[in-house]
Amino acid sequence: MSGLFVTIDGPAGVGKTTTVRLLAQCLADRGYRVYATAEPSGGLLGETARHHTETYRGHSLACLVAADRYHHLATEIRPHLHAGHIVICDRYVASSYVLQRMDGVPRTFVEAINSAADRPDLAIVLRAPSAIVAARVAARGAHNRFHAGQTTSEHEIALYEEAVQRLAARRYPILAIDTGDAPPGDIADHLVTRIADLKDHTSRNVATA
Ligand SMILES: Nc1ncnc2c1ncn2[C@@H]1O[C@H](COP(=O)(O)OP(=O)(O)OP(=O)(O)O)[C@@H](O)[C@H]1O
Ligand SMILES: Cc1cn([C@H]2C[C@H](O)[C@@H](COP(=O)(O)O)O2)c(=O)[nH]c1=O
Repeated sequence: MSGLFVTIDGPAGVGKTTTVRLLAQCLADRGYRVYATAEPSGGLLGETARHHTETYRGHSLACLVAADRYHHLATEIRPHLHAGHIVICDRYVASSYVLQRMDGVPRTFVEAINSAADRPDLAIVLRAPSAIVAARVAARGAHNRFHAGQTTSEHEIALYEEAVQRLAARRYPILAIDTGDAPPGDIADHLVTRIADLKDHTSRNVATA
């Protein structure tokens, strides 16, 4: 595939959606073809997973999210990669390693149902202290039952640290970034150079293969 698959995960309120939007704009301004997307996807399974977390919990939500991921890969992500786009996905497998564990699903089950998902070219994990992310979620308002205050953020952050180790062992190219209270523009600037370099390097290798 001639494109580049970049994923962005991290605790609620860390700035994933904001970063994806800015990154997509900066890369497009530099002339790259970019496809920004998110999980759960905008399809039927994804919309159900996103808006019905009160109904679907534990193993059923884990399977729903994984089914949406495989459909999203087949119908949106891979076709855009084949067409040469930089695909930037807001949440991917790392989110399942964390959210499904918070929902009481055993790690082995979560890892098994996600084991056939494509490995990204770059898996970014944004980090920030729990007080900062919890305050942002409180200011913005909770969207779902996973957004529930500083204790939840602390648990989520600890699970992300574990997810980084587990995914690195599965040869995910992880880039974990401490964002602290840096402005969103600074975070995007830092990432844009890294992604552009990776894309140019990949394109050169494809051209000479
Ligand atoms: N670096 C930042 N500095 C200050 N505020 C930020 C920063 N990044 C995001 N915000 C603000 O924090 C809130 C959450 O941001 P955003 O929706 O991008 O986070 P998220 O990680 O996608 O959250 P969620 O997982 O809950 O959807 C928004 O109100 C956003 O404007
Ligand atoms: C990718 C992914 C998502 N979910 C669920 C949890 C929430 O209901 C939404 C994400 O909403 P947010 O606004 O991005 O916080 O999807 C999940 O349980 N597992 C996943 O891997």
